[in-house]
Amino acid sequence: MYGVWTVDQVRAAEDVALAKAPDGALMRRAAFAVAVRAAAMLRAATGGVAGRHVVLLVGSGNNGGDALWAGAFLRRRAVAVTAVLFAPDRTHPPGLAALRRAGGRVVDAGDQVAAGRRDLVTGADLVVDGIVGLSARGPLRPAAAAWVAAVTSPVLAVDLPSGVDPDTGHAEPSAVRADVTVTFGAHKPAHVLAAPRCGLVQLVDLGLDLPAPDLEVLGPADVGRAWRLPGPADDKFTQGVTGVAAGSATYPGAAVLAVGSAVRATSGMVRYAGWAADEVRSRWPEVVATGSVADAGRVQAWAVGPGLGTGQAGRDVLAAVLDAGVPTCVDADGITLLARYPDLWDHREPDRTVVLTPHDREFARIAEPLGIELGTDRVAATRELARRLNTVVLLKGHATVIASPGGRTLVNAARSAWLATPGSGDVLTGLVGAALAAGGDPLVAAGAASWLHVRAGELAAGGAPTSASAVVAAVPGAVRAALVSAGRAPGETGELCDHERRYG
Ligand SMILES: NC(=O)C1=CN([C@@H]2O[C@H](COP(=O)(O)OP(=O)(O)OC[C@H]3O[C@@H](n4cnc5c(N)ncnc54)[C@H](O)[C@@H]3O)[C@@H](O)[C@H]2O)[C@@H](O)CC1
Ligand SMILES: [K+]
Repeated sequence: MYGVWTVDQVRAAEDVALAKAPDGALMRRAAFAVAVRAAAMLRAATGGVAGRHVVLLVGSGNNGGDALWAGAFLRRRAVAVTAVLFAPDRTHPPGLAALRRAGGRVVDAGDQVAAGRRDLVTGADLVVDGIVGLSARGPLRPAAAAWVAAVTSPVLAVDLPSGVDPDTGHAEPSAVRADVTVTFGAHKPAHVLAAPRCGLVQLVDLGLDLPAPDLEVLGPADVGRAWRLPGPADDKFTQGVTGVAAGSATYPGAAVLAVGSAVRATSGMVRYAGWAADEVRSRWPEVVATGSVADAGRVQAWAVGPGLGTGQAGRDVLAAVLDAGVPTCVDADGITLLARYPDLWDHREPDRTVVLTPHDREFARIAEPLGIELGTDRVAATRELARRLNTVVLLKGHATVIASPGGRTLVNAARSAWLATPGSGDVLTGLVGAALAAGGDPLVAAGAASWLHVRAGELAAGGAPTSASAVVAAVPGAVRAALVSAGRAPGETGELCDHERRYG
């Protein structure tokens, strides 16, 4: 688990640290780390450091100051450094002086354009983006955007890629796309909400005294610790029985996929209720499949919605599931039904756990009648919907945002987009259902399910197109990866698990 802090939180902590540290010390520490990373990137891209050419794109603030100081450090390693200033009158004076002293070249962005010389940047071995950092507001100004568009070399972003909103991660197409981002003091929301723009994120410790984080990111070990394992006293009923109410005559596949991921994620019982009982039985013979929720028997959690349809029949299924009074994951058509017929909420016991797993359009359907808009601040919108409906809300996306009614929020960033494939959401529904059935904190359960979904997607894809069925097949591998990280399963290299280590 690692934390993510908002700009306001970071600034407050930085102010305290700045007051204690000698003048400019924090910036030099930050810039030194940028220079070390820049040298490593030069070596990786060109096989060497000395004699290579680095272009610094320098804005008016301290972010530009970091870049200038980094340039001064790079000069000591005989790197040719050119700083392109976007606001020559407001450029960080000590940083500029340091670069000049070190023999760096300084040019005015406007003059270069006037002389037809924006190609300066295309000749660089590396570009350091110091245009804007924590104070960024809105998209890049056109002058800076034109320079960024001309870049062809690897890019190192200072603190965050310019043009990405630090707190929401929102980015217009003109924003910098970095290969590496070197950030200082704390991860900011942009690093997880706009991960593809940041590339590899390196955190430089500034010794900040930070409050509780605004967002949290679960790691494999957290998921491995949270995932319920069967113990010696367990049987198929005691590990949490998952119920799936999904699919229809038209969409039996949704049922097969949601059931399948629950089956593959746990060793406990999975029950199915719905119109696709025959298809489910033939694909998953270990599942007890019935036609209706009433006949399904007792479960510890329901997953409902995918492929259910939005007619009266689906409405009745959702009502029956909510009447069961157990933790429930509502997805897809289930969300549309809740949006269309709010009286369905009357079937829910107050405070009984509900996890909603909308994509953007489903989110809009259920949130807009409540006056909540899914704008560029996905975290704020998710939190607000979670609070208003008293549910956990998992907003799907390249970065999935998961908020509890109390505001605690997890973010899970995907590392590829192969999961954007039909049926992928149904797989997640089954995973959330299985995680809820196993018990524990619903937010962490939803977060763990999301992590496993992403990891199973990576395993299934392996860098090539995949399918939801392949993701289901990869679920045990994802669970294993989490358990290995948590030291609860033998590693892939054959290392012993805790039990074997102790007892041979
Ligand atoms: N405060 C600290 O302790 C430290 C701060 N550091 C650096 O300081 C940065 C923050 O510095 P500043 O607060 O001076 O602000 P920035 O350098 O982020 O921004 C400076 C100015 O850029 C302009 N600007 C805003 N949005 C823009 C846009 N979209 N396009 C073009 N220009 C825009 C604004 O006039 C803004 O005031 C951090 O990101 C980090 O890089 C580091 O030196 C580490 C220590
Ligand atoms: K930057």
